[in-house]
Amino acid sequence: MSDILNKILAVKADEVAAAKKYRDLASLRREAESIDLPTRGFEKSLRAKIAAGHAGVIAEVKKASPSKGVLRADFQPAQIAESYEAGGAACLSVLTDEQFFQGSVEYLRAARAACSLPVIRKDFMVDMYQVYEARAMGADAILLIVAALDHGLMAELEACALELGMDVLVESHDGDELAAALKLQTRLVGINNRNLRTFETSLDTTIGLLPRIPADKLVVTESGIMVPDDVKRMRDSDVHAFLVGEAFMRAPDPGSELRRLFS
Ligand SMILES: O=P(O)(O)OC[C@@H](O)[C@@H](O)c1c[nH]c2ccccc12
Repeated sequence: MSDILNKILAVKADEVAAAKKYRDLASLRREAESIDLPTRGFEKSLRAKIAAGHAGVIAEVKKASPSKGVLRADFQPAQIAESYEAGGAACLSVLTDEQFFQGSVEYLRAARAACSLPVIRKDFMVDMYQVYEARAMGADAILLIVAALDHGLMAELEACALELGMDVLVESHDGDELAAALKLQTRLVGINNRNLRTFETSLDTTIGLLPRIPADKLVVTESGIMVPDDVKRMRDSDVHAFLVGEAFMRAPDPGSELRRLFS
C-alpha cells in the first residue's frame, strides 16, 4: 500500500544513497565525533521542567506538513527559537525533512544557535548515516519511529545515537508499536496521537496506551494538542511531556502561545 509513510521512507532511502556518494560515512562520522557543540541534555531538560511542576514542552519548528500544508508563511527559525525559549519551552524539535515538511538542516543549525535549548532532529531515520548527520549538525536528540523501522535496525540506530551522546525519543502509535518501543534502552517514549498513514488524530491514543507504560519511562504525548483543555486532560492523566507544533506555528508569536496554552 502506498500510504504517505511508505512514500516518505522511499524518498529517505534515495536521499541517504545520494548523500553517501557525496560524502562517505567515515568522514561524516569523524565530524560527528569531533564537533564543537556539546550535547545539551534533551531528556534532562524535559525532566527538570517537570520536576519543577511545569509541563515539559518540546516546541516544534515546522513550516509545513503533508497533512496541513504551509502552517507559517513568514518562517524564521532563529526568531521562533528565541520566542520558544522565552515562552518556557524545555526543548526544541526542528523538522529537517525538505520534501514533505519544507524543513532544512540549516533551520536546525539556526534555531539551535539562537537559544540554549536542546534540539531534536525531527526526520525519518532509516540509516546510521542520518544519525551521524544529526550529531554533525548539532542535534542533541533524534527521533526513531517504530512504524518505519524493524527492531534490529532501530536498536542499532539507538546505540549509535547514545554513543554520540544524544538522547532518543522513540515514537509509537499503537500497542504493538509500543511493545517494540519499550524494548529500547531509552526512557523517552513518544505516543503519536496522529496516525502517520491516515493522518487521523485523537488524544485517546495516548490515554489508551498509558496503562502499558512502566513508571520509569517518560511519556511524551505528540500531535494534536491545540487548546488548554487538551493539556489539562493529559496532565490529569499524569502525562507531563508534550510535543506541539501546529498550535504554535499558526500563532503570531509562538512563545506567547506556548505560555498561554500551558499556563
Ligand atoms: O503539529 P502538531 O499536531 O502539534 O504535531 C507536532 C508533532 O507531534 C508532529 O509534527 C510529529 C510527530 N511525529 C512526527 C514524525 C514525523 C514528522 C512530524 C511528526
